Amino acid sequence: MSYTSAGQTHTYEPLSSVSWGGDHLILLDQRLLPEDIVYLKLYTPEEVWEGIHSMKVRGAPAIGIAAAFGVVLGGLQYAGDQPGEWLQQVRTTCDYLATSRPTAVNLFWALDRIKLTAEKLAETLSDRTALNAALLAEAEAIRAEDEDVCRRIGENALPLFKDGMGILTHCNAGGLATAKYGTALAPMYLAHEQGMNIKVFADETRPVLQGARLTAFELQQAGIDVTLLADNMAAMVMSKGWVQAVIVGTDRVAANGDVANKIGTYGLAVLAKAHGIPFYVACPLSTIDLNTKTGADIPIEERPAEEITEGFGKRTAPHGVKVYNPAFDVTPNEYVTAIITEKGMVQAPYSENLKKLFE
Ligand SMILES: CSC[C@@H](O)[C@@H](O)C(=O)COP(=O)(O)O
Repeated sequence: MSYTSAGQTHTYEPLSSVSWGGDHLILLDQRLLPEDIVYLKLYTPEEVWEGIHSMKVRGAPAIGIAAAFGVVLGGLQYAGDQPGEWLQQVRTTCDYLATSRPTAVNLFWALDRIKLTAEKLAETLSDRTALNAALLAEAEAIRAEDEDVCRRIGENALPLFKDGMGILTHCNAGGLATAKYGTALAPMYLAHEQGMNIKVFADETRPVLQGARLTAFELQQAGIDVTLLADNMAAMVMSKGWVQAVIVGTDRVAANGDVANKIGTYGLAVLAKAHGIPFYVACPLSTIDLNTKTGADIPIEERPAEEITEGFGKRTAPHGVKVYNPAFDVTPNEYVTAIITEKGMVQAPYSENLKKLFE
């Protein structure tokens, strides 16, 4: 990617969070950023499950892509010559990887898609090398399509941005959370490419600090003006008039437009409304789940207490204290100004308008 600053063009290669290494999955260990850039080589579905569960790879689209490659690794483990048995191995791997995290629907979307492909392949191909190669091609397609989709989300959101605008974001919905560009961060990259001046405020995002570790890191790497905030500073920054839009990603949009995203998002949406600031959600169609009626039906992951009590590498709370650590919250649809997808922007009434995206 490239941008021009003070008359000079800078090009840089953004870090890729998920890629295929020939016979293994390559994962950028996002838990170690920004201090250490470490790529892991994963050879088994178990390693991929652990990578997703422990959030070495995180962000809804990236989780789906990693899982798709994890299924390929499951297929590669089959040593026989019966397509039916190969298919059974693939199905078992899909069911297993579906237990790695509960909230991001992209995980289940990608697993359903790769399972369906495997079922069709097993009807026509008999050689396991050919089956595995075709399944890998599908996982590669999921990765490549996500890059394209993210770019289109960016193009569709870009008209909302104006020169000199302050934009607040939460968690990381950037290139690290997807194949490239991100969802909420995609229009920021495009704006920057076009020479538009934007000022981004990145919430640090307690307790795992995706905003500090990842969003501040990838925007800074791209030369975008980014200011890091602790989560409890958003109201103050909004009251000063520094924020003209909030834009976030999401892990699942229910059929009525309720939006699950990183814990803290709901509070931001309420604050945005109180300050008359539009609150946008950017996501691919694969994040919209018409089978989930409302936000109340979205399974919300709860994570270990240690993320809160030992999150800074040492104990910051008394031993034995009760802890509640939901990883996501649900923003009711009435706080959502618009949802921006690769097919364009959708506004209320969401129950009708989200459905139209799939027609
Ligand atoms: C384009 S990523 C959108 C969401 O997945 C992102 O905002 C988010 O909440 C990620 O949560 P995480 O727990 O880091 O996987």
